[in-house]
Amino acid sequence: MTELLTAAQMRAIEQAAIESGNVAGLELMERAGQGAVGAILAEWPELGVGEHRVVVLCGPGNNGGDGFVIARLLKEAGWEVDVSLYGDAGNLPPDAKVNYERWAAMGAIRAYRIDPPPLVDDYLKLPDRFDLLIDAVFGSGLTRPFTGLFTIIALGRERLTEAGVKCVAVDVPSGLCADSGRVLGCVIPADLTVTFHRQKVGHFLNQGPEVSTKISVADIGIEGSPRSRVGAVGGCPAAPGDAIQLVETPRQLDKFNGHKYSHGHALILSGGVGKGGAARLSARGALRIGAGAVTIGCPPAALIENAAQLTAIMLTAVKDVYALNDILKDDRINALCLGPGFGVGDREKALLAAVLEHRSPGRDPGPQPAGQSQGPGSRPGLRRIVLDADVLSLLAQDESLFAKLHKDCVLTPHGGEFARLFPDIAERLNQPASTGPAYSKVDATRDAAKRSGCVILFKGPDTVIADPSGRCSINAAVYERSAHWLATAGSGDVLAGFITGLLARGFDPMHAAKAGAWLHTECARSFGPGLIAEDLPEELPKVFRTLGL
Ligand SMILES: NC(=O)C1=CN([C@@H]2O[C@H](COP(=O)(O)OP(=O)(O)OC[C@H]3O[C@@H](n4cnc5c(N)ncnc54)[C@H](O)[C@@H]3O)[C@@H](O)[C@H]2O)[C@@H](O)CC1
Ligand SMILES: Nc1ncnc2c1ncn2[C@@H]1O[C@H](COP(=O)(O)OP(=O)(O)O)[C@@H](O)[C@H]1O
Ligand SMILES: [K+]
Repeated sequence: MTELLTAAQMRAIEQAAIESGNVAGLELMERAGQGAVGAILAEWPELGVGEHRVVVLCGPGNNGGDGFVIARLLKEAGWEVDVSLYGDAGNLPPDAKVNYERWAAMGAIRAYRIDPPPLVDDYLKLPDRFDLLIDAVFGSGLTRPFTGLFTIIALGRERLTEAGVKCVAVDVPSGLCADSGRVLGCVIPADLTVTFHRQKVGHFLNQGPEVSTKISVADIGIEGSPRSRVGAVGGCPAAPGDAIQLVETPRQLDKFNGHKYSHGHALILSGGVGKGGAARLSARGALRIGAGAVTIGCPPAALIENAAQLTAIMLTAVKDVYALNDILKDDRINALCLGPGFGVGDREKALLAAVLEHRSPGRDPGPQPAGQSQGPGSRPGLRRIVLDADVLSLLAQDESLFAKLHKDCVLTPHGGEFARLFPDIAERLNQPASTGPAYSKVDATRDAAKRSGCVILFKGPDTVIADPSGRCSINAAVYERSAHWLATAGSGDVLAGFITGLLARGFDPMHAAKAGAWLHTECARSFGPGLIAEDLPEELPKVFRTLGL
């Protein structure tokens, strides 16, 4: 389980470690500097031999303090070191001040004012040639846009790359909000980002991956402390609910043996003639991921078209709400998917309302293993439903439909659909960030889940999944899991099918959304560039084999 931290959570954990009496803040700063130097030499072993020159840019807070430690350690290792301070030495926080003084005893410091800004003829003085730039200007304490003299580095970053200079961000690239991955003002993109104890949420959201480039996590020795995790330090203001998790290999995919109906039966409702491709993609995804049976329900006129394309997937006519209610008398149908290629007419609206209101008779499920119920028909009450694509437009247009959403629904919007469904939340998210910590995709998804009362999976390379209680995870298709070729027509339809199939298999909505998103990315990575949506379900058996299933 990989826990991601907000700045407030990290501060609380650090504070708890210091209050425990086991470690002082100054020692943590020393370890942070040592961790950064270790990560740099591990990344570029060639920097461990010969003579090199480094420019260290220190800011006015503890991030700057880490910078002074790094400057000292590199100087002791024989490097030529240039140090600049952005801010007033007299106002440095205590630990940073100690390290400022330690450095001042062994080398020079060029200091530049923040307020009022330096005169126009003052400029950032850098040596003609250097090998490494340490960006210790701002870390998790960024509260307002990064502007002023030091943004010259951000603006001239390409020239530094051309000159062969490697740029290392301490904790986060300066200008990047550690909670939201949004840029406040300007940012200094890094070649390597060294962070401490845990990765931060902002490393995975929005522009975070693009400007952090590669993350190395340095252990600063608080791992063993009893309060090193979010759950242990409790209510941090920036993090309601549980900690934010990175979605990882799903568990329990193999723990469900039995006949085909104990793997559930998914019903995918499809659109009219010539519009069935999307639902067929979803159905194929649901079947491959392990639903025991999958049926497409389409308007009668589309039966022939679908029949010509389907074999293992069953087909039934769904003319109207009466026909649908008849089908749903079969209590084995335990998961539904509505939206891909569905249409936005009156028939579709009526079907959506009927599905959202439908109650299956069910039986008492009894005790259940975490993340799974006991299969079809075992759960009384509402059906588990994935709502995607066209259905999201219907929900956006009709408040009474939106009001019928319930906790067994999973909504899978992309950015445009999210903005139609939750215009005020999207507006807040899309406004330029002017204060840190900035409103994030995690905040937006949590707010949307709370308002709708269901699980929201907000798509993108940084897919955020949240439930109404505030539980939240990120399926990150970035860094070593990058799969930008997933942005291909129809891949979202397959994702909706994956989640539906997992619901049919008895996964709870949150678990199904997380596992579906993770497997979707894994299929894309396994297939590689050139992928089209049809390839995704076909890649699942290979991914399952890799998982040892
Ligand atoms: N929390 C922890 O456990 C640890 C933190 N460490 C370091 O401490 C950092 C956090 O330190 P701080 O909380 O002091 O935060 P920062 O060092 O990021 O900076 C905060 C300071 O910058 C000012 N500031 C913020 N935005 C500004 C802007 N746009 N223009 C000008 N000034 C601005 C603030 O008023 C404040 O004085 C981390 O990123 C990390 O590098 C490490 O030493 C290791 C341990
Ligand atoms: N750059 C990217 N890297 C990884 N995954 C991506 C990227 N862009 C989009 N995706 C994923 O691809 C899928 C696209 O879904 P969607 O936008 O609904 O497309 P469609 O409607 O064509 O099916 C989503 O799962 C989304 O998270
Ligand atoms: K930094």
